[in-house]
Amino acid sequence: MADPWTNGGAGKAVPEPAVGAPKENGHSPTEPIAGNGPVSDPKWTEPQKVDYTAMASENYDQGWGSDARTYEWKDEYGDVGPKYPELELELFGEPSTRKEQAGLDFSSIEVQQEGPVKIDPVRTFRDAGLHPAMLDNVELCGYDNPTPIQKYTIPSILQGHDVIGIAQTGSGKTAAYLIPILSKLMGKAKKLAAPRPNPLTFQEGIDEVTAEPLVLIVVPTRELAVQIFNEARKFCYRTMLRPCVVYGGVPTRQQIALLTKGCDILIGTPGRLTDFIQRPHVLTLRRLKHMVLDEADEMLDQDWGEELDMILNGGVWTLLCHLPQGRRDLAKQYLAASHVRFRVGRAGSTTENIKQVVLEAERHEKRDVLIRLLEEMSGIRTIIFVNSRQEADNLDDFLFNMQLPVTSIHSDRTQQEREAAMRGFRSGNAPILIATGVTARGIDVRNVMHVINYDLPSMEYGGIEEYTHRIGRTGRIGHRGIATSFFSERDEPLASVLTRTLLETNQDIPEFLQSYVPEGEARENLKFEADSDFDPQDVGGAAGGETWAPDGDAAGADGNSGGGGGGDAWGGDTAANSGDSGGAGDAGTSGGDSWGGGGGGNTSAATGSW
Ligand SMILES: Nc1ncnc2c1ncn2[C@@H]1O[C@H](COP(=O)(O)OP(=O)(O)OP(=O)(O)O)[C@@H](O)[C@H]1O
Repeated sequence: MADPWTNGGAGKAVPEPAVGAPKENGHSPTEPIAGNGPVSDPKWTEPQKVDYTAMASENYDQGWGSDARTYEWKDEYGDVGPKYPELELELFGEPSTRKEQAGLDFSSIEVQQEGPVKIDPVRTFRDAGLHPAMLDNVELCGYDNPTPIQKYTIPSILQGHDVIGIAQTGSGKTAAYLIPILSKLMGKAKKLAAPRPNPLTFQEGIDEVTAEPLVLIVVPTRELAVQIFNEARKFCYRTMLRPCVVYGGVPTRQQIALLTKGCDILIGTPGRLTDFIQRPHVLTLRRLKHMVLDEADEMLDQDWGEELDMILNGGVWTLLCHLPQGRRDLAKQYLAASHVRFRVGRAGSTTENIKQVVLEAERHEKRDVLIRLLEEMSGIRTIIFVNSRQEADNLDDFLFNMQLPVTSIHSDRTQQEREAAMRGFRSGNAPILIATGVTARGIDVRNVMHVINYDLPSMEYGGIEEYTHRIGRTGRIGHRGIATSFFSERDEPLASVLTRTLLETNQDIPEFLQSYVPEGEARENLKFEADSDFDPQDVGGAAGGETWAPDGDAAGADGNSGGGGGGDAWGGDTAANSGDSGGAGDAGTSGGDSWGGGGGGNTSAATGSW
């Protein structure tokens, strides 16, 4: 297939066979991932064998994501510390690669604003009133302009509002909360932050302190925790703010050792966090100023409800978004009445940047179709989603035996294996990643050009929302991507909503889905049964609040805002389906509210599927 972007191939059979082992593969593993190669010239790198036996040995030490270096602040620095070129390179990459994101055009993206307070969006990072160190770091990241959601969240959070944000996948939500929260704290860190030891003279057992973070960010998976930690490391560069991350699967003592050096920004998975919270000498939340729950719907689906309630009892919040129905009481209970809500696109909607192709393939045909696809779109970073751990293992073996550079991730793997898989995928050594849906939630890897739903998510376990999250691993931040889904007989229940989702973003509808295309008025005003969107009536203080339409016709533009009823909302325990609870070993004990509670101050809260 010469050009997958213009291939009007929804539902069409993949062009002729070429099934079988890929052809000559003589490319070096370090060769950069190139664009789409013709079938006759596959560009996959050589597969690299992973030594699981060595990895399982006690002496194996590859380091953890949580061990990554952060800026070492010294008391004698003024407001902003000196540059460390070596660390700068590690954090931000080669200068020539930083501007990759620049110049993206978001002008067509509408933001709806709701709530009692009207927020004027900022136009540029420069006019946002950010701390100079933050401005420098944003520039080092290569960000020229704020994304639409950032234009609203930055002033809102700087002004002290709680925020609920709902935005499409890959729209820069992490930076939308990190930039304003961290910038706000930068000027006050010396006053607010707990005393901490000098990193250069630190002595274990002598200089240790209790971690007293100012910001707590709770996320459902270990991979997402590490990813957000890495973003926080960038934004905290040259400042006193010290980020840390804790998650299951890494020996507890190793993470305690990190916390005892002091921590201002703590990112973690619920189980490990509640575990530490119940050890007040290790972690206390008494200084907490901001809390963010990222991908809250996923956490609630994974049955972290009890842990989350415990965490929320800490009493401070920043952002809240994308709560599933049935848990909107959380918003009512914890958000300030004056919170603001932003919405970029319909909750659960996808972007036109992603070309969505649906192919009919029954179970016994899937492997052949997959091989053809991988040959036709060779050499590009690809994520393949499956619905079970067993399928992930089987497919990994199969593709590896076909000499494809594949790796895989799911919750039965040890944490070392999970981190090795992500490293391989990010570095390009293994540009094909097989994942169960939950483990890949929220992961952001550059240049993922192709997402394949080898299995479509079933209605009970995620349905169309899970589909949206999955395909959102490509087409991020204004880039383009392609998503190919294998549709089999058992996916019938998804057919109607899938068809409407395709129509919403002007995709081709394959022949076998034509009967699900709504007619007449229903075709013009597509309706979606349910999403995990907010119902304004459910949110204390905001109900009846004025709806602002900052971008002209934006507010209320789609008839779907507010929570719909019933339908295909998340069906509960996603983990049971994929077997992927985001972390065996994550579980902490619950009960016993040892949260420091009400740090008071600038309360703000966050949750949801940012
Ligand atoms: N203003 C900006 N300009 C350019 N790139 C940006 C900007 N803000 C964030 N990014 C980049 O966009 C990418 C996607 O951001 P992020 O992972 O926060 O998206 P997201 O909205 O949380 O997506 P998802 O919901 O799928 O997890 C990241 O690589 C980030 O570095």
